[in-house]
Amino acid sequence: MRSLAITSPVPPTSAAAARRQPRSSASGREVVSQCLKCEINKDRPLGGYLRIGQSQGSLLRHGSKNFIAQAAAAISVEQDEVSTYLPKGDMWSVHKFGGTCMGTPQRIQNVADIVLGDSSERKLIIVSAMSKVTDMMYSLVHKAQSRDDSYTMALDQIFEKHMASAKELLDGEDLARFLSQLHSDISNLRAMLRAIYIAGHATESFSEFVVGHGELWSAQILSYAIQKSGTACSWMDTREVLVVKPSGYNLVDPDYLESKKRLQKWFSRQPAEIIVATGFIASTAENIPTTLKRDGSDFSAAIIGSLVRARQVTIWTDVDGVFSADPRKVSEAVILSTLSYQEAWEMSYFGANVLHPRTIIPVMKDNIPIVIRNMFNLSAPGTVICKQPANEDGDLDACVKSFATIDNLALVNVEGTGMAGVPGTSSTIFSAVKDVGANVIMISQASSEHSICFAVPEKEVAAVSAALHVRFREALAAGRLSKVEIIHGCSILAAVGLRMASTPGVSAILFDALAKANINVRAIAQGCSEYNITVVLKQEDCVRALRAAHSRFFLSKTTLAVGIIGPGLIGATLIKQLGEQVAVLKENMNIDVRVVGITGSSTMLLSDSGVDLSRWKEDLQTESKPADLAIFVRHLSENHVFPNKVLVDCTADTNVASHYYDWLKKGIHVITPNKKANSGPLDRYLKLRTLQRASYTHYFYEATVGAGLPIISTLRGLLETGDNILRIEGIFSGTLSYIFNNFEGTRSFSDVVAEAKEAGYTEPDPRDDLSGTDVARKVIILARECGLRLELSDIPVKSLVPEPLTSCSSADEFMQKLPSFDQDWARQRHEAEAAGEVLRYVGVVDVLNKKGRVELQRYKKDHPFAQLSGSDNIIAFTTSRYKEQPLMVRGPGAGAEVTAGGVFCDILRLASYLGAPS
Ligand SMILES: NC(=O)c1ccc[n+]([C@@H]2O[C@H](COP(=O)([O-])OP(=O)(O)OC[C@H]3O[C@@H](n4cnc5c(N)ncnc54)[C@H](O)[C@@H]3O)[C@@H](O)[C@H]2O)c1
Ligand SMILES: N[C@@H](CCO)C(=O)O
Ligand code: NA
Repeated sequence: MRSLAITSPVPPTSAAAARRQPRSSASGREVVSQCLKCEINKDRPLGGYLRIGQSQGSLLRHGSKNFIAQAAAAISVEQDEVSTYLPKGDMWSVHKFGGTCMGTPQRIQNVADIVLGDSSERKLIIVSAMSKVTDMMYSLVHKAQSRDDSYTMALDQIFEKHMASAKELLDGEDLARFLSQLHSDISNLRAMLRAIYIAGHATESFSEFVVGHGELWSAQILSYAIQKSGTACSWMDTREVLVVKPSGYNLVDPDYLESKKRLQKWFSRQPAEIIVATGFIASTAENIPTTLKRDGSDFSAAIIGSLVRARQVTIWTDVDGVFSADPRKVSEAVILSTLSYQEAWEMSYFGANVLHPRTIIPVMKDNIPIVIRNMFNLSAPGTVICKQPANEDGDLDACVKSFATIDNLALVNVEGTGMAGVPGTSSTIFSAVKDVGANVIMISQASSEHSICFAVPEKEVAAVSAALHVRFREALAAGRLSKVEIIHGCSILAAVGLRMASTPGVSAILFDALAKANINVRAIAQGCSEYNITVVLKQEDCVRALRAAHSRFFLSKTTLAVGIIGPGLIGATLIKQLGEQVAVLKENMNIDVRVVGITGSSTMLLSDSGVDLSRWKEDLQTESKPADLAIFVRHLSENHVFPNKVLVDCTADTNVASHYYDWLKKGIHVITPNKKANSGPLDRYLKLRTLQRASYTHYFYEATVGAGLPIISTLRGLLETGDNILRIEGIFSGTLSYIFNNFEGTRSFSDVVAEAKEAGYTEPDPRDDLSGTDVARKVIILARECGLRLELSDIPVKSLVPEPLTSCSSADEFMQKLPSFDQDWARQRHEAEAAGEVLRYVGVVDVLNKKGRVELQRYKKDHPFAQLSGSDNIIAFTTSRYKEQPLMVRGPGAGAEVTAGGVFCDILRLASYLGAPS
């Protein structure tokens, strides 16, 4: 066992010093375990260790030098119980600052401040060239070799840029030294570019030599800027230490052994606490300058991190960390606190702005964590990429870490019976693909072997197709292959997560989310590593798919884009209720409801991100367009941002209802209190319901019967659990219930009708209620729900509209003329009263006899139907299970608040079908 003495005290926060400080109340173990939560990698000795207690049962924790010091200082335990060990040789941390971080003198100063801000450990800083400089350098070479003499001007610009930056940051000897180096470099470059100009050609090593200068200059400027504060800092020309060898087109592999030797030699010459090293550049074994090619500076940081066995490599950039999805496409994307190497690897493949896969290899082999941090937001902790993120708790939502997409792909499908059981077909296919230099992005083959499909970039597919047709000419002619088919305009959506491996149900949830967003999946691939599920879909569906999948895995809300048709009494009340509740839904239920359009019969209001629900009435006056249902629906369906769309029809319009089928077909969910579709022509109704059952697009209409009362859902529950419905009988009209409940001899019949209209119970035209048509529609809706194939005309209805008033041209005219029939009504009421009875208007679904009817009935005063008040509906279900005593649902069955509430309920039912938490 190594010495437990404090071999390398870190004043003033060493354990010894800590013991002299006032004690905090937390126990040592608590403090340590709290500190440990912040630690990145538990199982690896980072800087040293800390021990509490001396027996075998003592708590031993490894950690960075900083952590050990802080923990020791904070601990309040018996003096002899705590001891720390820190090895003599300090650890390095590696920091890489890219071109954006080095964009201006001010930013370079910020970088210097960040480096100087933490003096706890030795630092190796890798820098890119100042932003755009590498591109400018490439363009110099390009200009010179194409004999464009403007290269001299471009070179002057580069000189100016660096001179100006240096003058802003440095002074005195440092400035003079830098400028003299810059002058000398520029004049060498000028000579070299002149040679390239004359030759009209640049060899690769010439060009690599030229382009690497940006890093040489930025590293020197930064190291002088750091030194200016009085802290010693050296700069390293990594061409002296990093040795690489070519490993393919535009690729190099580091020679770790040789590089390590050279690095040790370098250190022995220039020991320092802070070293600024050039990113991107290296040299060959023969000492010829070269570069690490694409993403070179990240790669440099990782290689150097591995060479010095750094505690950590921090990649500083301009984002807060790695997002769960492209934040431009998913505004709810979140920053991931941790990622495993494999996950980062998968994601970077998909162009997520993480790290080039190559970058991860050097640190992965030594298990060195990489941290992505925002230099412009130091308060953000960033994303830690390491071996096994420790803060996972096994939740399903942690299985999928992120989603990525690739656009502009084509799918190639090679199909035919002649493939099955014939070895070599796939080899032939892919050798043809290789010959045309195309890159295969995913491959899928079902085990029947009758077809194999793969995705390639759209721009390469023509060549692939031609090559396959040539290669398989005979097989196609002979019919062994039936086709080589190209499907254009595809995208890939990939779910990435280490913990998907061996977690059942992840793919089910993913595909369920896609199905519910009505997205067709064209091909699927998942390797048995299970880090990635790849789905090919139509490019136009891609963002929607991304959002649907992202929200389904609780990385963001279940978003619902809502279009409201008919902001009349019910529609406006619904909008008011939504407005009051959206924030709560978002916060507590993870549901993000956005009303993206409201259309009345003359004007409509459209918004891409959501109408302001507090001022929609004003906006509908001032910001609106002429109403056009087709444009309105297109606005919703062509919104690629929201995966789930719903149209809420709050009109009583037959024409609007006739569109439901098309909307569902388009994948737009439909919710309505409008009875016209379900009580319209039977064939249309059946077509609609068949489509609804066959798709994942939902159609809810609870408020069509009994407004907000659970009538449809109760009936569904009975039917779906196998009960037999024998008879449904009830008072289905809020209006007529109100009228007969209140028509007690104190007011005239016409007065009570006017009250019902005033209270918002009636249909827009009260004759629809009095004629019994509205009740007949409800009877039909329930009858059809029970499987009866009835038309509205099959229902005998006792109309309460006096014959002479049926021809009134408007609702107003009808209301004016109604009082002349009051006497007749008074007589009917009297007769019933005399017999100890009341008048009630009822609807009956006689399931046994497959019939329905609507009638004015008299009930004894003690009958449940006689006990109602207000606009109450009462519905009695007599079923096999509820035979002696029918199941009754009773309560207000009309009115703005309860009806809108019923529609709102359907919206939330939809959200929960789409995956919102229950
Ligand atoms: N009032 C209730 O208690 C109640 C209860 C259950 C169901 N319902 C149903 O709710 C629906 C709405 O009832 P309401 O009382 O709000 O009626 P309403 O007349 O107040 O509102 C209907 C609105 O739809 C608009 N409209 C009509 N045709 C349109 C079209 N083609 N495009 C766009 N807008 C159009 C109208 O201009 C009006 O603003 C009806 O189908 C009704 O049967 C109402
Ligand atoms: N007018 C209807 C509204 C509910 O559909 C009623 O009075 O019941
Ligand atoms: Na209802």
